Amino acid sequence: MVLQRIFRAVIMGPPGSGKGTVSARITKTFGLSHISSGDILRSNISNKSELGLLMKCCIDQGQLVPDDVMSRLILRDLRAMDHSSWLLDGFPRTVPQAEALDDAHSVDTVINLNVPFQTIKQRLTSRWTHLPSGRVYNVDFNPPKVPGLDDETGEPLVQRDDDTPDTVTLRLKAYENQTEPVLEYYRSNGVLETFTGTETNMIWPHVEAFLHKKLKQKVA
Ligand SMILES: Nc1nc2c(ncn2[C@@H]2O[C@H](COP(=O)(O)OP(=O)(O)O)[C@@H](O)[C@H]2O)c(=O)[nH]1
Ligand SMILES: Nc1ncnc2c1ncn2[C@@H]1O[C@H](COP(=O)(O)OP(=O)(O)O)[C@@H](O)[C@H]1O
Repeated sequence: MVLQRIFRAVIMGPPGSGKGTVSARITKTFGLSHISSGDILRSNISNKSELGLLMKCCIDQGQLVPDDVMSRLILRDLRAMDHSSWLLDGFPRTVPQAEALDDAHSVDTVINLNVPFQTIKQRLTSRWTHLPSGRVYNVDFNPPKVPGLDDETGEPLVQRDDDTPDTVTLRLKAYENQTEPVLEYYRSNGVLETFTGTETNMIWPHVEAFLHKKLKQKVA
């Protein structure tokens, strides 16, 4: 689908709710540029940038990185995409981040994946990631064609250092305490759309139909 107007969306949901998986489907179907805060941080870590090395311990301890660092990183990338439609995945994760985003850009819609914590824990410990692209696989849900290798590049997949059961518990706590208030922020702004379920393949058709409708309204 070719977009006729600039469209800006955010995708939210607890760790493991399928944000990356659904984002890949949205970008493929609607042609938005995907910006993932986690992928940006992990690329800083792989490149051994000073910032990446400083942030790695926060991430490995299941904590959020400081708001000012994260907002600066993302807003800098967004400035370079002034005339593009985008989908932000993993940012904002706190109310101050949402306010910083609002000061710079207006958000058309916020897609909230509401997946029970019980479902999530199992998924994350069997997630395999291709770090350079952010493509994700799962032993049960979408295994790679060749075990341990990325389908497109044949490069090795890794398990993220923060996808251990103890760190997942800490990340879910950070989500409850710091990120859930962002849902309320967007609900009161009238842009929040929640999709509830335990399977991405059940949730996706609803997200797709919603975006088709939303984009038609935007063009009309
Ligand atoms: N079993 C199962 N795994 C899923 C489903 N949707 C996504 N996954 C996997 O769950 C893990 C977390 O998904 P991801 O999109 O990375 O979630 P994010 O952390 O919110 O970005 C990955 O390994 C996905 O392949 C699903 O419906 N069922
Ligand atoms: N907007 C953000 N604010 C603060 N920390 C962030 C943000 N986005 C990502 N992080 C850090 O990177 C980690 C991994 O993020 P991400 O890849 O989005 O994980 P997931 O998709 O599993 O929720 C988070 O647990 C957090 O430490």
